[in-house]
Amino acid sequence: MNLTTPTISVIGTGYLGATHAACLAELGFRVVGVDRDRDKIARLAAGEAPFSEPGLDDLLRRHTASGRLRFTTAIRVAAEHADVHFLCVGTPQSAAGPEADLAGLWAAVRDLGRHLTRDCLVVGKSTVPVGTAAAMAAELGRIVPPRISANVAWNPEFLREGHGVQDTLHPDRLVFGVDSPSAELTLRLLYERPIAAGVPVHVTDLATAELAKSAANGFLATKVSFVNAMAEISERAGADVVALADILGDDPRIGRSFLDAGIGFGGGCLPKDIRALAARAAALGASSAPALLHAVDEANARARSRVADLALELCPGAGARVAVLGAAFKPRSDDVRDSPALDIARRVHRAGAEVRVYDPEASLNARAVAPELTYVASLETALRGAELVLHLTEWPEFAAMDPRWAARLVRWPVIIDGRNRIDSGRWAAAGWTVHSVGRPRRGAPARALVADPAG
Ligand SMILES: NC(=O)c1ccc[n+]([C@@H]2O[C@H](COP(=O)([O-])OP(=O)(O)OC[C@H]3O[C@@H](n4cnc5c(N)ncnc54)[C@H](O)[C@@H]3O)[C@@H](O)[C@H]2O)c1
Ligand SMILES: O=c1ccn([C@@H]2O[C@H](COP(=O)(O)OP(=O)(O)O[C@H]3O[C@H](CO)[C@@H](O)[C@H](O)[C@H]3O)[C@@H](O)[C@H]2O)c(=O)[nH]1
Repeated sequence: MNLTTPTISVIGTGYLGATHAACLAELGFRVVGVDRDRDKIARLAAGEAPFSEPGLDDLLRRHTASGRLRFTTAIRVAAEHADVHFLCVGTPQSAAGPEADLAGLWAAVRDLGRHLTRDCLVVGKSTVPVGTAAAMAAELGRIVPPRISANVAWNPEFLREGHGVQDTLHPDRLVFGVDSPSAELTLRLLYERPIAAGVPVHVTDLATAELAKSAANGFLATKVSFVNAMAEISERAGADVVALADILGDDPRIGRSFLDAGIGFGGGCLPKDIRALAARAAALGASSAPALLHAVDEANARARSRVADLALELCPGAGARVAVLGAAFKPRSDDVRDSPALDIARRVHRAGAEVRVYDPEASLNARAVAPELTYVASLETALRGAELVLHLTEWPEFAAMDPRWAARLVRWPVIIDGRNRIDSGRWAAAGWTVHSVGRPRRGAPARALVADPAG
């Protein structure tokens, strides 16, 4: 293995892998990205991100042009040329149950192992059930010829979509799950720049590194469901969950982040990761984690249905025109995997409403999974003639909208703010009835407006 300037492969070039590959090239390494999706590889090789991630296109363009970053569908190329292989393949929820589907990961490991011709370090980055790394090391031991050493390490990733490049180049912490000093040395070399900049490094065993990732997502999901449970109480008691979260957040033991009440968490990570963690915990005979995580999952489902139910209650009858603002699971992303916004839009549509969705970036992906909805190209088209507005993904342009302008476009000025981001006082002053999550209603009761729009 070349330890001075190792060549790197990144296997699986989705949201995680494409970002990781481009950032390693930015850190100065020669990188080859591998994926079995031909279209994705073609776009990446042309220097173009196949999804929206701020700053990624620029890195891809520069480093594919310089030749430092290449893409291929042939894992053999990676196996023969790279010293370090990062596994970044998808680990989605399995179709049948709550546990993670590791078929893609095992296919990649076996494919890689079969083609290895040189000593290497195989670094897991995908989120996996604890114990996977050890099983993988055993499998590689079986496949790889005895003259070749293929050591395994785990280096979980904590990047957030929409901040992927920044989070990769400037992470909060680095976790190195290793079982040999040479694996630690290699990882320290790869991350020399962030380490020199002061990023803390946690060197630990393989199992702790794998579990740290699932636990981090479990904890974040728990915070969101906790604040959504408080939102439900607040609504019934006439309290304000935003003020409540600010009060809780001033306690440094709690912290304000991940206490934004609303329609709950979605995306390609938190929902499937808490289910996989609960399933793995149960398989290990640990009963507290499954109970806790099931409650978190249920509270999350409830956060969505409470807003969907309210929307249906406020709809002035079958065929009501509903404007849905946002389809992505979060702003600054075009990812609609398990998107709460899209889920609510579909439920309202199924109940008979005419739903028009506007999202600045995610409409194409949303149409692929929810073709029954109507997607429009502007905020104005979504709002025109609407009898109810649902604000479901907090793109900055929605909060920045002038409520007087919006009031002139809609048929009835009634909005449910599923993300608690619009200035409800300002909107109420412009004639809107504003329903927020876990906050007192602002403006006239919607029913009165519905009964007498002119009044
Ligand atoms: N998306 C994130 O922000 C993020 C952050 C941290 C960790 N993770 C974890 O990283 C992993 C990947 O997530 P993602 O969001 O990038 O998923 P993704 O679906 O965007 O990408 C996964 C890629 O793996 C490829 N793939 C699957 N099996 C393969 C194989 N055998 N050989 C080659 N390519 C293969 C797929 O074609 C796909 O392009 C998951 O375990 C996820 O939990 C994701
Ligand atoms: O106070 C909050 C914070 C978040 N969310 C929702 O929670 C979801 C997840 O948000 P976020 O964590 O920002 O997005 P991801 O990009 O999915 O990132 C999570 O999942 C990644 C994949 O595992 C991890 O790497 C990250 O550390 C972890 O934050 C989104 O639907 C948000 O709208 C809330 O409802 N309230």
